[in-house]
Amino acid sequence: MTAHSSSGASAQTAPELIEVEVGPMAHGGHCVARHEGRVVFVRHAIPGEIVRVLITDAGEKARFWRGDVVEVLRPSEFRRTHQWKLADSLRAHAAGRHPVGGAEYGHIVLPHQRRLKAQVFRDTLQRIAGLTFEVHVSGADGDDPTGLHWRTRNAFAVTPAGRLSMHVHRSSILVPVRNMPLGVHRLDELKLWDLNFTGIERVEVATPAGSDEALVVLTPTEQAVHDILALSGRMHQQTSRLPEGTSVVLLVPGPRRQDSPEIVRLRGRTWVQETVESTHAGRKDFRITADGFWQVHRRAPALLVDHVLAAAQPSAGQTVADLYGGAGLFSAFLAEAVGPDGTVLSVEASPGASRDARRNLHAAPQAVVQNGTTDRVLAGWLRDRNASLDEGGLGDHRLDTVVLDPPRAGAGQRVVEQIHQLSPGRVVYVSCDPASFARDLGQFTQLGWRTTGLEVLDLYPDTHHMESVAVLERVEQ
Ligand SMILES: C[S@@+](CC[C@H](N)C(=O)[O-])C[C@H]1O[C@@H](n2cnc3c(N)ncnc32)[C@H](O)[C@@H]1O
Repeated sequence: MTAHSSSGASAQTAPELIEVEVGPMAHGGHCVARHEGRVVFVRHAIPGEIVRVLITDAGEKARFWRGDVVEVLRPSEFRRTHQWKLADSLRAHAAGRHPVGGAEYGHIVLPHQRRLKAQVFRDTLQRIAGLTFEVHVSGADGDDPTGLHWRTRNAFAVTPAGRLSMHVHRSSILVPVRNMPLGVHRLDELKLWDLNFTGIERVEVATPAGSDEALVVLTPTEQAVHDILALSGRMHQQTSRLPEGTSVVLLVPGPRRQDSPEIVRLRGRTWVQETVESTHAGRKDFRITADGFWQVHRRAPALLVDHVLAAAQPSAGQTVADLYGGAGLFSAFLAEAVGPDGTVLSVEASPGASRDARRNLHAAPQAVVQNGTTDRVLAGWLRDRNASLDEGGLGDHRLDTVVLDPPRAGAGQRVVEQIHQLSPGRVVYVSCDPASFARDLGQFTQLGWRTTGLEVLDLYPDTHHMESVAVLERVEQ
Protein backbone atom coordinates (compact mmCIF):
# COMPACT_ATOMS: atom_id res chain seq x y z
CA MET A 1 0.00 0.00 0.00
CA THR A 2 1.99 3.02 -1.23
CA ALA A 3 0.38 6.44 -0.75
CA HIS A 4 2.30 8.38 -3.39
CA SER A 5 5.63 8.84 -5.10
CA SER A 6 7.48 12.17 -4.92
CA SER A 7 10.02 11.70 -7.68
CA GLY A 8 7.81 10.40 -10.43
CA ALA A 9 9.95 7.23 -10.50
CA SER A 10 8.23 3.91 -9.92
CA ALA A 11 7.43 3.20 -6.26
CA GLN A 12 7.63 -0.55 -6.92
CA THR A 13 11.45 -0.30 -7.03
CA ALA A 14 11.56 0.29 -3.28
CA PRO A 15 10.92 -2.57 -0.87
CA GLU A 16 7.52 -2.28 0.74
CA LEU A 17 8.77 -2.93 4.26
CA ILE A 18 12.17 -2.26 5.80
CA GLU A 19 13.61 -2.65 9.27
CA VAL A 20 15.72 0.22 10.63
CA GLU A 21 17.17 1.70 13.79
CA VAL A 22 16.02 5.31 13.78
CA GLY A 23 18.31 8.27 14.42
CA PRO A 24 17.52 11.84 15.49
CA MET A 25 14.22 13.65 15.11
CA ALA A 26 14.31 16.18 12.26
CA HIS A 27 12.30 19.31 11.52
CA GLY A 28 8.99 18.22 9.96
CA GLY A 29 8.09 15.44 12.40
CA HIS A 30 10.12 12.51 11.11
CA CYS A 31 13.16 10.66 12.40
CA VAL A 32 16.14 10.17 10.14
CA ALA A 33 17.21 6.58 9.42
CA ARG A 34 19.38 4.83 6.83
CA HIS A 35 18.63 1.78 4.75
CA GLU A 36 21.43 0.41 2.54
CA GLY A 37 23.00 3.87 2.37
CA ARG A 38 19.78 5.70 1.53
CA VAL A 39 18.21 8.21 3.89
CA VAL A 40 14.69 7.32 5.03
CA PHE A 41 12.44 9.84 6.81
CA VAL A 42 10.45 7.76 9.27
CA ARG A 43 7.25 9.15 10.80
CA HIS A 44 5.71 7.92 14.06
CA ALA A 45 9.09 6.77 15.45
CA ILE A 46 11.20 7.88 18.41
CA PRO A 47 15.00 8.25 18.19
CA GLY A 48 16.76 5.03 19.20
CA GLU A 49 13.89 2.69 18.34
CA ILE A 50 14.16 -0.30 16.04
CA VAL A 51 11.08 -0.34 13.85
CA ARG A 52 9.50 -1.90 10.80
CA VAL A 53 8.65 0.80 8.28
CA LEU A 54 6.15 0.79 5.45
CA ILE A 55 7.62 2.85 2.59
CA THR A 56 4.98 5.40 1.57
CA ASP A 57 6.94 7.60 -0.78
CA ALA A 58 9.87 6.37 -2.85
CA GLY A 59 11.53 6.06 -6.18
CA GLU A 60 14.67 4.31 -7.38
CA LYS A 61 16.38 7.62 -8.12
CA ALA A 62 14.92 9.52 -5.15
CA ARG A 63 17.55 10.85 -2.75
CA PHE A 64 15.44 9.79 0.19
CA TRP A 65 12.37 7.73 0.95
CA ARG A 66 9.56 8.36 3.39
CA GLY A 67 7.77 5.80 5.50
CA ASP A 68 5.48 5.14 8.45
CA VAL A 69 6.25 2.87 11.41
CA VAL A 70 3.96 -0.16 11.28
CA GLU A 71 5.63 -2.27 13.98
CA VAL A 72 7.93 -1.40 16.88
CA LEU A 73 10.60 -4.05 17.47
CA ARG A 74 12.50 -2.18 20.20
CA PRO A 75 10.35 0.58 21.72
CA SER A 76 11.66 3.76 23.33
CA GLU A 77 10.95 4.18 27.04
CA PHE A 78 9.08 7.36 26.01
CA ARG A 79 6.57 5.58 23.75
CA ARG A 80 2.90 5.43 24.73
CA THR A 81 -0.26 4.29 22.99
CA HIS A 82 -1.17 7.02 20.54
CA GLN A 83 -3.84 9.27 21.99
CA TRP A 84 -5.87 9.48 18.77
CA LYS A 85 -6.79 6.24 17.02
CA LEU A 86 -7.16 7.67 13.48
CA ALA A 87 -3.76 9.35 13.68
CA ASP A 88 -2.03 6.28 15.16
CA SER A 89 0.22 4.76 12.51
CA LEU A 90 0.29 1.34 14.21
CA ARG A 91 -3.49 0.89 14.48
CA ALA A 92 -4.20 2.56 11.13
CA HIS A 93 -1.84 0.37 9.11
CA ALA A 94 -2.96 -2.74 10.99
CA ALA A 95 -6.46 -1.90 9.76
CA GLY A 96 -5.19 -1.48 6.20
CA ARG A 97 -5.35 2.33 5.96
CA HIS A 98 -3.08 5.35 6.42
CA PRO A 99 -3.14 7.54 9.55
CA VAL A 100 -4.51 11.09 9.27
CA GLY A 101 -1.90 13.83 9.51
CA GLY A 102 -1.67 16.41 12.26
CA ALA A 103 -0.67 14.45 15.38
CA GLU A 104 2.67 12.91 14.44
CA TYR A 105 4.03 13.21 18.03
CA GLY A 106 0.97 11.63 19.69
CA HIS A 107 2.81 8.37 20.46
CA ILE A 108 5.44 10.19 22.59
CA VAL A 109 4.97 11.19 26.24
CA LEU A 110 4.59 14.98 26.50
CA PRO A 111 7.83 15.82 28.40
CA HIS A 112 9.83 13.89 25.79
CA GLN A 113 7.98 15.61 22.92
CA ARG A 114 9.35 18.86 24.37
CA ARG A 115 12.90 17.50 24.72
CA LEU A 116 12.75 16.42 21.07
CA LYS A 117 11.43 19.83 20.00
CA ALA A 118 14.32 21.51 21.84
CA GLN A 119 16.78 19.25 20.01
CA VAL A 120 15.12 19.92 16.63
CA PHE A 121 15.12 23.69 17.25
CA ARG A 122 18.81 23.63 18.30
CA ASP A 123 19.86 21.45 15.36
CA THR A 124 17.90 23.56 12.84
CA LEU A 125 19.50 26.81 14.03
CA GLN A 126 22.91 25.17 13.91
CA ARG A 127 22.42 23.63 10.47
CA ILE A 128 20.81 26.60 8.69
CA ALA A 129 22.24 29.63 10.49
CA GLY A 130 25.43 28.16 12.00
CA LEU A 131 24.27 29.50 15.40
CA THR A 132 24.45 27.61 18.69
CA PHE A 133 21.87 28.18 21.42
CA GLU A 134 20.84 26.44 24.62
CA VAL A 135 17.15 25.68 23.99
CA HIS A 136 14.47 24.75 26.49
CA VAL A 137 10.87 24.23 25.36
CA SER A 138 8.12 25.12 27.81
CA GLY A 139 4.43 24.26 27.57
CA ALA A 140 1.30 26.24 28.34
CA ASP A 141 -0.14 25.97 31.83
CA GLY A 142 -3.19 23.74 32.04
CA ASP A 143 -2.21 21.55 29.08
CA ASP A 144 -3.64 18.06 29.33
CA PRO A 145 -0.80 15.46 29.79
CA THR A 146 -2.26 13.62 26.80
CA GLY A 147 -1.42 16.67 24.67
CA LEU A 148 -5.06 16.80 23.52
CA HIS A 149 -7.87 19.41 23.65
CA TRP A 150 -6.03 22.67 22.95
CA ARG A 151 -7.05 23.74 19.44
CA THR A 152 -9.68 26.52 19.29
CA ARG A 153 -9.36 26.61 15.49
CA ASN A 154 -9.89 23.43 13.46
CA ALA A 155 -10.25 22.81 9.75
CA PHE A 156 -11.69 19.77 7.98
CA ALA A 157 -11.97 18.55 4.42
CA VAL A 158 -15.24 17.04 3.14
CA THR A 159 -15.60 13.66 1.39
CA PRO A 160 -17.56 13.44 -1.89
CA ALA A 161 -20.42 12.04 0.25
CA GLY A 162 -20.45 15.24 2.33
CA ARG A 163 -18.79 13.85 5.50
CA LEU A 164 -16.25 15.72 7.62
CA SER A 165 -12.80 14.27 7.06
CA MET A 166 -9.07 14.80 7.35
CA HIS A 167 -6.20 14.23 4.93
CA VAL A 168 -3.58 11.51 5.17
CA HIS A 169 -0.17 13.24 5.47
CA ARG A 170 1.10 14.54 2.07
CA SER A 171 -1.80 12.90 0.28
CA SER A 172 -5.21 13.64 -1.18
CA ILE A 173 -6.64 10.55 0.57
CA LEU A 174 -9.49 11.58 2.90
CA VAL A 175 -10.42 9.78 6.12
CA PRO A 176 -13.88 10.52 7.58
CA VAL A 177 -13.69 11.60 11.25
CA ARG A 178 -16.15 11.38 14.14
CA ASN A 179 -14.16 13.42 16.64
CA MET A 180 -11.18 15.76 16.76
CA PRO A 181 -9.16 15.03 19.90
CA LEU A 182 -6.77 17.97 19.46
CA GLY A 183 -9.76 20.35 19.55
CA VAL A 184 -11.18 21.87 22.73
CA HIS A 185 -14.10 19.85 24.14
CA ARG A 186 -16.66 22.31 22.80
CA LEU A 187 -15.79 21.24 19.25
CA ASP A 188 -16.88 17.62 19.75
CA GLU A 189 -20.12 18.82 21.37
CA LEU A 190 -21.17 20.39 18.05
CA LYS A 191 -21.26 16.89 16.44
CA LEU A 192 -20.55 18.32 13.01
CA TRP A 193 -19.74 14.77 11.83
CA ASP A 194 -23.49 14.03 11.83
CA LEU A 195 -24.20 16.66 9.17
CA ASN A 196 -24.13 16.34 5.39
CA PHE A 197 -21.81 18.97 3.87
CA THR A 198 -22.32 18.08 0.21
CA GLY A 199 -21.32 21.14 -1.85
CA ILE A 200 -18.77 22.25 0.76
CA GLU A 201 -15.02 21.84 0.27
CA ARG A 202 -13.69 23.00 3.63
CA VAL A 203 -15.21 23.40 7.09
CA GLU A 204 -13.42 25.63 9.60
CA VAL A 205 -14.59 25.90 13.18
CA ALA A 206 -13.72 28.57 15.74
CA THR A 207 -14.51 27.65 19.35
CA PRO A 208 -13.17 30.49 21.55
CA ALA A 209 -11.58 29.40 24.82
CA GLY A 210 -13.81 29.75 27.87
CA SER A 211 -17.02 30.48 25.98
CA ASP A 212 -20.01 28.58 24.60
CA GLU A 213 -19.80 30.42 21.33
CA ALA A 214 -18.79 28.76 18.04
CA LEU A 215 -18.47 29.90 14.44
CA VAL A 216 -18.66 27.37 11.60
CA VAL A 217 -17.19 28.68 8.34
CA LEU A 218 -18.11 26.78 5.17
CA THR A 219 -16.20 27.19 1.90
CA PRO A 220 -18.24 25.94 -1.09
CA THR A 221 -16.85 23.68 -3.82
CA GLU A 222 -16.24 25.31 -7.22
CA GLN A 223 -19.41 23.76 -8.63
CA ALA A 224 -21.62 24.71 -5.68
CA VAL A 225 -20.56 28.39 -5.95
CA HIS A 226 -22.72 28.63 -9.09
CA ASP A 227 -25.91 28.11 -7.10
CA ILE A 228 -25.24 29.77 -3.76
CA LEU A 229 -28.94 30.19 -3.06
CA ALA A 230 -29.58 26.44 -3.21
CA LEU A 231 -26.44 25.70 -1.18
CA SER A 232 -27.37 28.30 1.45
CA GLY A 233 -30.80 26.69 1.80
CA ARG A 234 -29.33 23.19 2.23
CA MET A 235 -26.67 24.33 4.71
CA HIS A 236 -29.19 26.39 6.64
CA GLN A 237 -31.35 23.31 7.04
CA GLN A 238 -28.39 21.01 7.89
CA THR A 239 -27.04 23.34 10.59
CA SER A 240 -30.41 24.27 12.11
CA ARG A 241 -30.02 21.77 14.99
CA LEU A 242 -26.59 22.99 16.09
CA PRO A 243 -26.51 24.17 19.73
CA GLU A 244 -27.51 27.72 20.63
CA GLY A 245 -24.59 30.15 20.35
CA THR A 246 -23.33 28.52 17.15
CA SER A 247 -23.03 30.81 14.14
CA VAL A 248 -22.68 29.54 10.56
CA VAL A 249 -21.44 31.43 7.50
CA LEU A 250 -20.55 30.63 3.91
CA LEU A 251 -17.20 32.02 2.77
CA VAL A 252 -17.65 32.61 -0.96
CA PRO A 253 -14.39 33.31 -2.80
CA GLY A 254 -14.29 36.55 -4.82
CA PRO A 255 -14.11 36.43 -8.63
CA ARG A 256 -10.32 37.02 -8.61
CA ARG A 257 -7.79 35.40 -6.26
CA GLN A 258 -6.82 38.71 -4.67
CA ASP A 259 -10.46 39.62 -3.90
CA SER A 260 -11.75 39.28 -0.34
CA PRO A 261 -14.26 36.46 0.07
CA GLU A 262 -17.90 37.34 0.54
CA ILE A 263 -19.25 36.28 3.94
CA VAL A 264 -22.83 35.01 3.70
CA ARG A 265 -24.46 34.73 7.13
CA LEU A 266 -26.64 31.63 7.53
CA ARG A 267 -27.17 31.74 11.27
CA GLY A 268 -26.01 33.86 14.23
CA ARG A 269 -23.22 36.33 13.50
CA THR A 270 -20.17 36.53 11.23
CA TRP A 271 -17.59 36.79 14.00
CA VAL A 272 -16.58 35.45 17.41
CA GLN A 273 -15.34 37.28 20.45
CA GLU A 274 -12.00 36.29 21.95
CA THR A 275 -10.94 37.49 25.38
CA VAL A 276 -7.24 37.70 26.20
CA GLU A 277 -6.10 37.93 29.79
CA SER A 278 -2.45 38.95 29.97
CA THR A 279 -0.52 38.31 33.20
CA HIS A 280 0.56 41.93 33.73
CA ALA A 281 -1.28 43.97 31.08
CA GLY A 282 -4.91 43.21 31.87
CA ARG A 283 -7.71 41.89 29.74
CA LYS A 284 -8.88 42.81 26.25
CA ASP A 285 -11.63 41.63 23.92
CA PHE A 286 -11.12 40.99 20.22
CA ARG A 287 -13.60 40.48 17.43
CA ILE A 288 -12.47 37.90 14.88
CA THR A 289 -14.44 37.61 11.66
CA ALA A 290 -14.89 34.42 9.64
CA ASP A 291 -11.93 35.22 7.37
CA GLY A 292 -9.73 36.67 10.14
CA PHE A 293 -6.67 35.17 11.85
CA TRP A 294 -6.39 33.94 15.45
CA GLN A 295 -3.73 31.87 17.23
CA VAL A 296 -4.79 28.22 17.53
CA HIS A 297 -3.84 27.07 21.03
CA ARG A 298 -6.37 28.20 23.66
CA ARG A 299 -3.58 29.81 25.73
CA ALA A 300 -1.44 31.08 22.83
CA PRO A 301 -2.80 34.64 22.57
CA ALA A 302 -2.22 35.47 26.26
CA LEU A 303 1.14 33.66 26.44
CA LEU A 304 2.45 35.32 23.29
CA VAL A 305 1.28 38.75 24.44
CA ASP A 306 3.17 38.22 27.72
CA HIS A 307 6.32 37.12 25.90
CA VAL A 308 6.14 39.89 23.30
CA LEU A 309 5.65 42.58 25.96
CA ALA A 310 8.56 41.20 28.00
CA ALA A 311 10.74 41.07 24.89
CA ALA A 312 9.76 44.44 23.42
CA GLN A 313 9.75 46.35 26.74
CA PRO A 314 7.58 49.11 25.26
CA SER A 315 7.46 52.40 27.15
CA ALA A 316 5.37 55.57 26.96
CA GLY A 317 5.90 57.67 23.85
CA GLN A 318 7.70 54.98 21.83
CA THR A 319 7.00 54.00 18.22
CA VAL A 320 6.56 50.28 17.63
CA ALA A 321 5.83 48.44 14.36
CA ASP A 322 3.76 45.24 14.60
CA LEU A 323 4.40 43.48 11.28
CA TYR A 324 2.06 40.66 10.21
CA GLY A 325 -0.25 42.07 12.88
CA GLY A 326 -3.37 39.95 12.22
CA ALA A 327 -6.44 41.18 14.10
CA GLY A 328 -4.34 43.48 16.27
CA LEU A 329 -3.54 41.11 19.15
CA PHE A 330 -0.05 42.44 19.94
CA SER A 331 -0.88 45.96 18.68
CA ALA A 332 -3.68 46.40 21.23
CA PHE A 333 -1.39 45.64 24.19
CA LEU A 334 1.56 47.53 22.68
CA ALA A 335 -0.70 50.57 22.10
CA GLU A 336 -1.65 50.64 25.75
CA ALA A 337 2.02 50.40 26.76
CA VAL A 338 3.24 53.25 24.51
CA GLY A 339 0.24 55.36 25.57
CA PRO A 340 -1.43 58.28 23.80
CA ASP A 341 1.93 59.93 23.02
CA GLY A 342 3.31 56.82 21.35
CA THR A 343 2.49 55.13 18.03
CA VAL A 344 1.89 51.54 16.99
CA LEU A 345 1.98 50.72 13.28
CA SER A 346 0.11 47.47 12.65
CA VAL A 347 0.85 46.03 9.21
CA GLU A 348 -1.35 43.26 7.83
CA ALA A 349 -1.87 41.94 4.28
CA SER A 350 -5.29 40.32 4.60
CA PRO A 351 -8.19 42.76 4.12
CA GLY A 352 -10.37 40.73 6.53
CA ALA A 353 -7.80 40.67 9.33
CA SER A 354 -7.04 44.37 8.76
CA ARG A 355 -10.75 45.15 9.09
CA ASP A 356 -10.82 43.24 12.39
CA ALA A 357 -7.67 45.06 13.53
CA ARG A 358 -9.25 48.46 12.83
CA ARG A 359 -12.26 47.49 14.95
CA ASN A 360 -10.16 45.97 17.71
CA LEU A 361 -7.89 49.03 17.88
CA HIS A 362 -10.71 51.54 17.60
CA ALA A 363 -10.30 52.74 21.19
CA ALA A 364 -6.56 53.35 20.75
CA PRO A 365 -6.04 56.17 18.23
CA GLN A 366 -2.27 55.81 18.66
CA ALA A 367 -2.52 52.46 16.78
CA VAL A 368 -2.66 52.78 13.00
CA VAL A 369 -3.50 49.80 10.76
CA GLN A 370 -1.76 49.65 7.40
CA ASN A 371 -3.30 47.09 5.04
CA GLY A 372 -0.69 45.73 2.63
CA THR A 373 2.10 43.21 2.37
CA THR A 374 4.96 43.93 4.73
CA ASP A 375 7.54 44.37 1.97
CA ARG A 376 5.39 46.97 0.19
CA VAL A 377 4.55 48.90 3.34
CA LEU A 378 8.19 48.92 4.48
CA ALA A 379 9.32 49.98 1.00
CA GLY A 380 6.99 53.00 1.36
CA TRP A 381 8.41 53.85 4.79
CA LEU A 382 11.96 53.66 3.46
CA ARG A 383 11.16 55.65 0.30
CA ASP A 384 9.94 58.68 2.16
CA ARG A 385 10.22 58.56 5.93
CA ASN A 386 8.91 62.11 6.24
CA ALA A 387 5.73 61.54 4.23
CA SER A 388 2.66 61.19 6.43
CA LEU A 389 1.40 57.74 7.44
CA ASP A 390 -1.64 58.29 5.22
CA GLU A 391 0.68 58.85 2.26
CA GLY A 392 2.52 55.62 2.99
CA GLY A 393 5.50 57.23 4.74
CA LEU A 394 6.67 57.00 8.35
CA GLY A 395 5.37 60.43 9.33
CA ASP A 396 8.75 61.40 10.82
CA HIS A 397 8.64 58.53 13.30
CA ARG A 398 11.78 56.66 14.29
CA LEU A 399 11.08 53.04 15.10
CA ASP A 400 12.07 52.03 18.59
CA THR A 401 11.01 48.41 18.16
CA VAL A 402 9.86 46.16 15.35
CA VAL A 403 7.76 43.13 16.29
CA LEU A 404 7.23 40.63 13.49
CA ASP A 405 5.15 37.45 13.47
CA PRO A 406 5.22 36.14 9.90
CA PRO A 407 3.44 33.03 8.62
CA ARG A 408 5.35 29.76 8.28
CA ALA A 409 7.38 30.91 5.27
CA GLY A 410 9.09 33.51 7.46
CA ALA A 411 9.86 37.14 6.61
CA GLY A 412 12.36 36.48 3.81
CA GLN A 413 15.45 38.25 2.58
CA ARG A 414 13.80 41.48 1.40
CA VAL A 415 11.85 42.15 4.60
CA VAL A 416 14.86 41.35 6.83
CA GLU A 417 16.96 43.80 4.80
CA GLN A 418 14.20 46.44 5.04
CA ILE A 419 13.90 46.05 8.83
CA HIS A 420 17.68 46.41 9.08
CA GLN A 421 17.58 49.60 7.01
CA LEU A 422 14.83 51.02 9.21
CA SER A 423 17.32 50.60 12.05
CA PRO A 424 15.02 50.03 15.06
CA GLY A 425 16.53 49.73 18.53
CA ARG A 426 15.34 46.15 18.84
CA VAL A 427 13.54 43.46 16.90
CA VAL A 428 11.18 40.91 18.44
CA TYR A 429 10.77 37.96 16.09
CA VAL A 430 7.81 35.62 16.78
CA SER A 431 8.04 32.47 14.67
CA CYS A 432 6.06 29.27 14.14
CA ASP A 433 8.70 27.61 11.97
CA PRO A 434 12.27 26.93 13.12
CA ALA A 435 13.62 26.55 9.56
CA SER A 436 12.41 29.89 8.15
CA PHE A 437 13.31 31.54 11.46
CA ALA A 438 16.85 30.11 11.27
CA ARG A 439 17.21 31.38 7.70
CA ASP A 440 16.04 34.91 8.66
CA LEU A 441 18.07 34.91 11.89
CA GLY A 442 21.18 33.94 9.90
CA GLN A 443 20.64 37.01 7.72
CA PHE A 444 20.03 39.31 10.70
CA THR A 445 23.23 37.99 12.29
CA GLN A 446 25.23 38.68 9.14
CA LEU A 447 23.82 42.21 9.10
CA GLY A 448 25.20 42.78 12.60
CA TRP A 449 22.30 41.78 14.89
CA ARG A 450 22.78 39.71 18.02
CA THR A 451 20.17 37.44 19.64
CA THR A 452 19.79 38.56 23.23
CA GLY A 453 16.77 36.45 24.17
CA LEU A 454 15.14 33.27 22.92
CA GLU A 455 12.09 31.43 24.26
CA VAL A 456 10.63 28.34 22.62
CA LEU A 457 7.03 27.45 23.46
CA ASP A 458 5.15 24.23 22.86
CA LEU A 459 1.88 25.70 21.58
CA TYR A 460 1.14 22.63 19.42
CA PRO A 461 1.27 19.49 21.65
CA ASP A 462 1.17 16.08 19.89
CA THR A 463 2.40 17.72 16.67
CA HIS A 464 5.94 18.60 15.59
CA HIS A 465 5.21 22.35 15.51
CA MET A 466 6.55 24.91 17.96
CA GLU A 467 6.57 28.66 18.48
CA SER A 468 9.50 30.92 19.40
CA VAL A 469 10.02 34.50 20.50
CA ALA A 470 13.47 36.00 19.96
CA VAL A 471 14.92 39.40 20.85
CA LEU A 472 17.51 40.85 18.48
CA GLU A 473 19.65 43.88 19.16
CA ARG A 474 22.20 45.65 17.00
CA VAL A 475 25.82 44.91 17.84
CA GLU A 476 27.49 48.24 18.71
CA GLN A 477 29.62 49.40 15.73
C1 LIG B 1 1.16 34.13 12.28
S1 LIG B 1 -0.09 35.29 11.89
C2 LIG B 1 0.19 36.46 13.18
C3 LIG B 1 -0.93 37.40 13.49
C4 LIG B 1 -0.86 38.14 14.82
N1 LIG B 1 0.48 38.56 15.17
C5 LIG B 1 -1.45 37.31 15.93
O1 LIG B 1 -0.67 36.78 16.75
O2 LIG B 1 -2.67 37.16 16.01
C6 LIG B 1 0.54 36.01 10.45
C7 LIG B 1 -0.32 37.11 9.84
O3 LIG B 1 0.40 37.64 8.73
C8 LIG B 1 -0.51 37.93 7.69
N2 LIG B 1 0.31 37.93 6.46
C9 LIG B 1 0.67 36.90 5.66
N3 LIG B 1 1.52 37.31 4.70
C10 LIG B 1 1.72 38.64 4.91
C11 LIG B 1 2.51 39.61 4.27
N4 LIG B 1 3.27 39.31 3.22
N5 LIG B 1 2.50 40.87 4.75
C12 LIG B 1 1.72 41.20 5.84
N6 LIG B 1 0.94 40.30 6.48
C13 LIG B 1 0.95 39.05 6.03
C14 LIG B 1 -1.56 36.86 7.77
O4 LIG B 1 -2.76 37.30 7.19
C15 LIG B 1 -1.67 36.69 9.30
O5 LIG B 1 -2.65 37.54 9.82
